[in-house]
Amino acid sequence: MNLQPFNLDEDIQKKIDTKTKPLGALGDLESIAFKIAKLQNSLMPRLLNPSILVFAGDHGLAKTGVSAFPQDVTWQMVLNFLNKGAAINVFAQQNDIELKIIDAGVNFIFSKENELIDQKIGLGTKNCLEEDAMTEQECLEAIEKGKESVRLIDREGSNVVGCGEMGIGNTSSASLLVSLLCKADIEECVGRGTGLNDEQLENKVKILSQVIKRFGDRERTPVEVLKAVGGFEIAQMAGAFLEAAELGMVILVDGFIASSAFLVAGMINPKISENAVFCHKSHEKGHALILNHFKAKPILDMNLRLGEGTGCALAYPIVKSAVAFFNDMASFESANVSSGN
Ligand SMILES: O=C(O)c1ccc[n+]([C@@H]2O[C@H](COP(=O)([O-])O)[C@@H](O)[C@H]2O)c1
Ligand SMILES: Cc1cc2nc[nH]c2cc1C
Repeated sequence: MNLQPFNLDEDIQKKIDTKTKPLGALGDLESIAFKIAKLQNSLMPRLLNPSILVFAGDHGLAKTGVSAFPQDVTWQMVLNFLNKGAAINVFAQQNDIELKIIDAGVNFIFSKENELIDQKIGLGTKNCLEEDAMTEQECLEAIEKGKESVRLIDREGSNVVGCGEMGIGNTSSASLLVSLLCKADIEECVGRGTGLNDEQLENKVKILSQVIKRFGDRERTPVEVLKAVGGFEIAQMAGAFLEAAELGMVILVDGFIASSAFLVAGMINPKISENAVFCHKSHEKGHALILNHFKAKPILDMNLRLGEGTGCALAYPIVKSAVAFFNDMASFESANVSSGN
């Protein structure tokens, strides 16, 4: 009879270390496998019905010229998602990932006879240069709606979720969130988003500096900051992350904007980072600050700057490989291979 006390961490590490490979030779795949096994409290972890939720929302600040594209692109891209023509549709289908498109607050009335999930809080946020982007009630409602969307996929048997987004102007919100929550200069957090030129970038920095000034010396609690400078899609992603962690799901974190929502959620409940796999490092400048905050080493670094959850869909096969080697590879003992010293 084995009377050894059960120590999950040790057992997981032992299972990794006794696979037929030199110690540590599967590199970062080993830490991903460790994380998922620990999260599921299992030596046979499973990834079931992976889903990506794409939250779309508009931003009042977009009218100040902070994006290279007009606001109408948000609703037009939502229709593109529904018609399965966007990058995320292609990558999700390629990797057998269920995709759900959510109207978190787009400035457009969609017809009802499509698969769009209606979680609309309003027709876009207010212009945060002049007033808070949302009321506290709208902000809390958005967080709650984000939670509901995760409960839906949980009921459908999913235990892996990625969040993507679409919203013209939302790199501005993400930059403001990072600056206020990580106490970094706004210049360090601002990038070209969808493709601003030098002059437009200068204008973006100027406008966002004014928003920071308007925020003033209010206490920087996650909800206060989110309501002042966030977006409906960002607030819903924050709620989705919180609920996914509550339900023990593996969370796939996408690029700059999704990570800014994860930053907000992580400041509400720091334990959620135990569930997270950071999928990629965005080309957008401020992303590095968020990754540093979580001491995260993302799977891919490919200069992606699209959003939509594309980084999650692209990195998912690597996550699957981590779980597959952990579950299915032979050990030195079972394969009769001599181990090193
Ligand atoms: O995910 C990223 O890292 C990322 C970086 C830059 C831009 N985006 C996408 O571009 C849009 C926001 O860019 P902008 O310039 O309008 O603020 C929004 O729809 C995002 O999904 C996404
Ligand atoms: C065309 C386009 C597609 C996008 N997907 C996510 N953000 C986007 C921004 C633009 C402009």
